[in-house]
Amino acid sequence: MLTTHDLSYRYGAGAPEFAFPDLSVEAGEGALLLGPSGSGKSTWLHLLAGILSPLTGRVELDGTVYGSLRSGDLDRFRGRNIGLVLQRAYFVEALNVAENLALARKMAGLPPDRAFLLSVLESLGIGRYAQRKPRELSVGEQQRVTIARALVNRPKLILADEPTSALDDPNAHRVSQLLRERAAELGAALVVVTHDGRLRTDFSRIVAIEPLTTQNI
Ligand SMILES: Nc1ncnc2c1ncn2[C@@H]1O[C@H](COP(=O)(O)OP(=O)(O)OP(=O)(O)O)[C@@H](O)[C@H]1O
Repeated sequence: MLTTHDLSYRYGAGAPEFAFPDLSVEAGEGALLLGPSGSGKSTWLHLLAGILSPLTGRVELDGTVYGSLRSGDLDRFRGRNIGLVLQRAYFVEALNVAENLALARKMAGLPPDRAFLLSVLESLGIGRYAQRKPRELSVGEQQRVTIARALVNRPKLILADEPTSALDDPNAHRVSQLLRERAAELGAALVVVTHDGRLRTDFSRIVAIEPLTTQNI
C-alpha cells in the first residue's frame, strides 16, 4: 500500500540533511515511527503526505508515485486518499462537528455521506457531540474529532503526528487503539509519528528515527 525508497530532505542549502529508512506499510497495518524531538519526525510525515517534496527518493501509495503528479493533482490525491491527524486540532469554529466533517468530504470533491459521517463519530464515542461546536469540547474530545475528520473520506493512508502528546496515559492508549481499530476496519495503512514512548506497547511495527548526528550537520 505505502512504500518509500531512499527518502531524504533538506530545508535549504547548508541545512542538515535528514535521511529516512525505507518504509512499507500494508493496508490495515500500523507502524509507529518513534524518535526524539527535532529528529525529523514531522518532516518525515510531511513527505509521506506529499506536503513536502523529497531531496532524493520516492513515496508511493497504492500504485501512485507522488513525484509523478503535478501539484494540483497531488493536492486532490491527498484530499481523497490521505487522512491527516496533526499535532493541533484545526476546525472551522463557526461550524459544528458534523459540519466540519462534511466540509472535509466536500473539499475532497466527495459526495455527502451523513450516515457514514455519523457512524464514524459513533465509532469514536463522540456521536453525541455531532451538533456541538468543536471549541465546546475537551482537548481529548477534539482529538477524536480530528481523527473522525481524518477517516471520513475513507482514506487509504492515515498519518498521525503526535496524536497523544497532550493526553494522559489511559487516553493516550485509547486514542492509539481507536486509530488502529478504525484503520484496520477501513483497510487503511496507518503511520503514527511520535516521541511518546508510551505507545511502544500498542504497535508491533516500530521504526526508530535517530537524532541528527554531526555527520548530517
Ligand atoms: N520549515 C522549516 N524550515 C527550516 N528548518 C526546519 C523547518 N521545519 C523544521 N526544521 C528543522 O528540522 C528539524 C526537525 O524538525 P521536525 O519538526 O521534523 O522534527 P520532529 O522530530 O517532528 O520534532 P518535534 O517532536 O519537536 O515536533 C528541526 O529541528 C528544525 O531545525
